[in-house]
Amino acid sequence: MNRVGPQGWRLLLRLITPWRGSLALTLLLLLIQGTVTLLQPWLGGVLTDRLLLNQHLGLLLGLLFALICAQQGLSYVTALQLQKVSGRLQADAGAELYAHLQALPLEWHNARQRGDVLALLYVDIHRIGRYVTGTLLPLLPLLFTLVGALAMMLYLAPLIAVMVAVLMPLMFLALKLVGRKLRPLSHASAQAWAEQSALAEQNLESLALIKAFGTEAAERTNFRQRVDAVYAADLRLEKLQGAINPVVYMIGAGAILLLLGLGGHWVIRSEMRMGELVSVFLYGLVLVGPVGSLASVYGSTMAAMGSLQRLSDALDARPEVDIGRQQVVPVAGDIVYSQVDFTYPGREPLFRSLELTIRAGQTVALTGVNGAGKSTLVHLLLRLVEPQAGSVTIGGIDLREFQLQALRAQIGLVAQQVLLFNASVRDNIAYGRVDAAQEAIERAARAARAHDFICSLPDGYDTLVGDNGVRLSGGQKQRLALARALVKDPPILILDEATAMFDPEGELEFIEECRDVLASRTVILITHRPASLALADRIVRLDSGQVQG
Ligand SMILES: Nc1ncnc2c1ncn2[C@@H]1O[C@H](COP(=O)(O)OP(=O)(O)OP(=O)(O)O)[C@@H](O)[C@H]1O
Repeated sequence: MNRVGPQGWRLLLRLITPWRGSLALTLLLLLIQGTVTLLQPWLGGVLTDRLLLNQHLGLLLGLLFALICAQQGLSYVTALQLQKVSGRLQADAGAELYAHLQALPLEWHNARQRGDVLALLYVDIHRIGRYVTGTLLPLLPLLFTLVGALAMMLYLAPLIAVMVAVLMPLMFLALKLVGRKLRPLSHASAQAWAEQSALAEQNLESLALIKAFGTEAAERTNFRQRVDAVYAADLRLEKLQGAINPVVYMIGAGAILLLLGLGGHWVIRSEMRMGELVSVFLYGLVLVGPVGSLASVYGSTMAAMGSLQRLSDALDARPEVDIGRQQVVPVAGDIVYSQVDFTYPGREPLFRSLELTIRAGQTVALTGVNGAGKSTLVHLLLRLVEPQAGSVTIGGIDLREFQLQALRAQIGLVAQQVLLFNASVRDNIAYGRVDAAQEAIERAARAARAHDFICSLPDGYDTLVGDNGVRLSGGQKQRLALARALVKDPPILILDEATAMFDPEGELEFIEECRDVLASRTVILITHRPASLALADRIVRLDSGQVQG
């Protein structure tokens, strides 16, 4: 695993910069809390001396109680403040990451498991948030308490302070060695989680397939294995991480007891006052906390590094190139593919010097065997993929010169694989034009032969369609997708096997209705169906990466 480079730290800095005010306030609160903590052992020593001299303790006890109350109050306020900052930081970073993931090319997503990408949003962001507020921010107050306690010890019992100062680095060294082992374990745990959630997501989405093929038992075993892997990875991590604090406390307690023995010896020989010994003992106890926390700083830094690495890898990926300035797409111009080369990563070249001109206003039927590249051809037009060489132009202007959104606004796509949101029929149709009036939605639905079946649904246009339209039939989903494209009223319409699920009657009706809809725009019909082919002004066949006809 790579070490997190400067870009990882820069990312961390960028994430926390917007919250610098709140973080500074929390830091101040933590420092005040540290000061209050440091005052208590000193007061404990004074109390002891007074007690031994038979003096009244009333005022001092009151002061000690006030200090304890102040410390507890501060601890509540700082914990709340830390929680607030951590929550807001995670919300902001999560929203930024989501926007970035959405802007990344489809190619990036296609090369990854969905679970891995989700883990970025759910696990890694959370871990970074916790690291900032639980580890990084309290670092300075911890150091302050540590140095303060050591300084007070040095003042009260220099020899003991020197011995503590020598022991501490040894302890840190040992913990650093442990911390080094933590990082791969933490990475393995995140990975195991990602694999488990990826499988759960995939299987729950494919439940109909699993049931139809009777593979429930195999999938149960599969999932059980992933869950066990998560359990094992977390246990390995916890075994090491959880051991750090007890070990630190045991070593710390041993050292304090030793020093207490030594101090006791000095008290007996009247080389030290009882009050001083009590203060040194209490400072020793105060020290154990920061030493333990500082020790876990290394471990949690290592654990956070894994997340930071994954996040910075994702955030370093380049979003879709969108540097074109042109906002007006000359849709009255021809669409021209010129000398286009295209290859999917790790595949044989799909198009080599492909040439194709689609005249404005024409209806072109695109045919060819499975895998000939028909969908890819329209993905090039939408700039969902980019050619490695050559160009695609509209009205003589290279697609890269248009603003991405302006280009896509002119194109209506009914994809081969219909994607619907778990929302109402109305919202799904209006997705490309949220301001569409009911009248426009119904017009589009009628044109797509969808209105009648929508009216027969329990809540008509308000019926929820379920995850990816699971409560609709294949043909109904396709009609909704068609209505969604039509309501956008795009000058360029792409129908990728859009009538494949229609019954012959429905297809004929649709084609009849569509003559008007199609006549007014440039249409690319990907189809093998004779009825649809009859709609076309021209039939283009893709074969071996070239256009025939
Ligand atoms: N994301 C991808 N990564 C790698 N290869 C891909 C990807 N998408 C498609 N391909 C490959 O590119 C080729 C063309 O695919 P495309 O979907 O464009 O074909 P098509 O002509 O639309 O096929 P069909 O008629 O089956 O819908 C196929 O061989 C396919 O395996």
